[in-house]
Parts: sequence; structure tokens; C-alpha cells
Amino acid sequence: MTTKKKKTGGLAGVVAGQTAICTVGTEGKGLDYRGYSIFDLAEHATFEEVAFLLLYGELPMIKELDSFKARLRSKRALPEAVAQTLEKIPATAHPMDVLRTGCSMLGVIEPENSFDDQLPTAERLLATFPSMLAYWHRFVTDGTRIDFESNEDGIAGYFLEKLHGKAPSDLMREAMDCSLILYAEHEFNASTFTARVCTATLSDMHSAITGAIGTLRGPLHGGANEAAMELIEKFSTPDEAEAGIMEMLANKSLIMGFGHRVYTVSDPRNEVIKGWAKRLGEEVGDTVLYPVSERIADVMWREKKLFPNLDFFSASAYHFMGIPTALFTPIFVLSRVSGWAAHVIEQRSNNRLIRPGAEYIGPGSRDFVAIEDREPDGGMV
Ligand SMILES: CC(=O)SCCNC(=O)CCNC(=O)[C@H](O)C(C)(C)COP(=O)(O)OP(=O)(O)OC[C@H]1O[C@@H](n2cnc3c(N)ncnc32)[C@H](O)[C@@H]1OP(=O)(O)O
Ligand SMILES: O=C([O-])CC(=O)C(=O)O
Repeated sequence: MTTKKKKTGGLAGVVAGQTAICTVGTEGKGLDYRGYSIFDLAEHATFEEVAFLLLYGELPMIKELDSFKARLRSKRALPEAVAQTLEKIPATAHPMDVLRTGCSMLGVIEPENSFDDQLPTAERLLATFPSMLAYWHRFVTDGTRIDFESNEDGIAGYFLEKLHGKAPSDLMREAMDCSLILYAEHEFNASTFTARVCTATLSDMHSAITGAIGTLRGPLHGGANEAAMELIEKFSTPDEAEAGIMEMLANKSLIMGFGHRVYTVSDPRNEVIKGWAKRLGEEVGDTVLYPVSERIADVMWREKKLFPNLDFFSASAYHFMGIPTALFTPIFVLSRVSGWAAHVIEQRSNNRLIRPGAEYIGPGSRDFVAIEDREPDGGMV
């Protein structure tokens, strides 16, 4: 009998540090932010309450929340230099590159001069990312230079209003708010770990968040919500989807939006976003995408015991809100910046340079050969 070799690498199962911000995957499925269950937060809190919890450590009192939201509203406008930079980015760019560039430019114009500025800096990023994304998107799609005034007091409503040029429906505002809660924080995921590695060199907040955006962009991490949409849209019926997924599995293709490094049984965020996708689909009269998505999830469980992660049903939920697919991963940024910043602050509170060791597997010691005496090895020309 042959036993399957245990997979190694990718720091799987390695505890790389301590955190008081979030617990992921207890018993293969749970998720808490600072001790509060994701289900309670998704049902009873707003994204701003959750962002406050992550950044300041406790849920806000009414007065604290009011003043936090007022500060965020007052910080929405982009500096002229950032707006001008965004205007120079072509319509063909990926919007993740737009946010990466916008974040970096904001760090040039308004640097974090001292770690005493870390909370105002985090709030400024939280407030400006929706403005950056909507500003660039509207500028390159219809030439509009949006303003930053709005009666929407939350980030979810503000972003949807600026993106679509009109107030969202109550259902869409609520669904987006909940989605931002679900995406806000997830322990030592790849992008957060990037932010912590950068922070541990005593670098600045903008550098840490810029690096995190670049890490989130990849399809094995945040980019999976866009890849999932591209997959779902290929099928016009659940039966077609089943046949297509069976073929992909036979070809050993990855099905985006499924599987997880830490969860083994289910991603708890899935059942929440799936509920919103269903309600949004009903609101817009969908008869295809949601049933196709459900069938893909059934087939994946039946064939591989793989469950949808948060990215899978986020794709149809965002699509039903009229959001272009290329903006899906950037919306993850609008939310996750709260978790990233909380980790930057936590890392600084008890810092040591993060610099692991490596097992060397290259050639043994060799004598140096002068360039004119080297023999071609048949490799590179
Ligand atoms: C918000 C987020 O970032 S959630 C993650 C979003 N990413 C995705 O949805 C991309 C698709 N999923 C994946 O690629 C993986 O499940 C990851 C990257 C999330 C986790 O990766 P790892 O922990 O390294 O799992 P690993 O790749 O070892 O998977 C174990 C086995 O399940 C298979 N598998 C895992 N996910 C999938 C998938 N989505 N589709 C098909 N097979 C899969 C792997 O091919 C592997 O099979 P093997 O042992 O025969 O080689
Ligand atoms: O934890 C991870 O590896 C990825 C993830 O689900 C997230 O960042 O939300």
C-alpha cells in the first residue's frame, strides 16, 4: 500500500507569532474578532463598529462611534496630488494596482512622520481607499471627476454611491456593510503577514499596507473572488456547471473560491455571504448565477470535500450589486485595511525583526572561475 506523502512548505501549521486580534479555524471552522463571534458581528454590528474594535481593541460606546464616523467622513477627500496621480493611471490597469499606487502616493504626500500618528494614518487610509477606487473608476469609465461630499455616513453606502453615481438600495448598502465586516480581519493570512514583516523593520504604515495590497492581489488569496466570478459566468445552467467542474477536476485544475489553508470543515463567513448573495439575486431577478454557484459548491463538496471560502459567494453578491468584476478584490482592501492596520499597531507594540532561517539546498563550495575560463553549461546562451 502506498501512503500519500505529507505536504510540506508554505509555513503550513507554523505558529509565527502571537496576536490578540483574531482567532481563525478553532475546530476547523470558527472565527472571532477580539473574542466576538463573526456571526454576532455580522448580524448586529456595522463595519465602522468592527473597524473601531480592530483598531482600538474594544467595541465603541455610542459617542466614540459617532466621533469615529465623523472623523472618517472628514477624511474622505483626496489630496490634489493623489487625484492627479490616479488620473494618470490608464483604464487598462488593474484596480488593485490603482490602490497600491494610491496608497503609496498618499504616503508620499502625507507621510506617517512618527508612530504616534499611526491611528490617524490608519483612519485616513480607511477613509480614502473608497474615494481612490471610485475616483479612478469613474474617471476612466465616463470621465467624471467625482467629489467626496455625501450624505452616506458609512463606508459601504459611500462607496456604492460614488461608484454608481446614486444612492444604493437599502439591501445593497446592508449587504456591502456586512461583506466589509466579513473581509475585515483574518489573523496571519499572507497579506497581513506581509504587513507585519514590513512593520517589523520599523518601516511606516503606508509601506506595510502597500505591500499587503500587492500580496492580496494574487488569485490564491484575495484575487480568488474575481477568478471565481470568471468561472461562474462561464456556465448558463447548473447542469452545464456540473459538467464543466467535473472536467476541470479531472484535469486537476484549481477551482477558485474553494479550499483554505486553516479551515478544514468550512469557512464560517461563507454561510453569511451566501445568504446575502441569495437575497441580492432575488432582488435583481437572477435565475442563473446563484443556482450555478450552488451547484458548483455541491459538486466540490461531493467530489473533493472542499467547501467555498468567503471569496466564492462574495463574487455573485458583488455582481448582483452591479459592481464590475475587476473591483472585487479592491473592495477586500477597503475592508481589510482595518485588520492590516490593527496588526501593524500590534506588531509595533512588541516588536522584533521577523527574519526566519532557510534550509540551504544549493551546490556545495566551489572554486571561483575567471570569466574567460568558464565552460558553457549548455543552459543560457
Ligand atoms: C480570502 C482568501 O484568501 S481564501 C483563499 C482564496 N483562494 C482560493 O480560493 C484559491 C483556490 N484555493 C487554493 O488554491 C487552496 O485551497 C489555498 C491556496 C486556499 C490553500 O492552499 P494550501 O493550504 O496550500 O492547500 P493545498 O494547495 O496543499 O491543497 C491540498 C489539496 O487540495 C487540493 N485543492 C485545494 N484547493 C483546491 C481548489 N480550490 N480546487 C481544486 N483542488 C484544490 C490541492 O490541489 C491539493 O491536492 P493534492 O494534495 O492532490 O496536491
Ligand atoms: O486566512 C487566509 O489564509 C486567507 C483568508 O481567508 C483571509 O485572508 O481572509
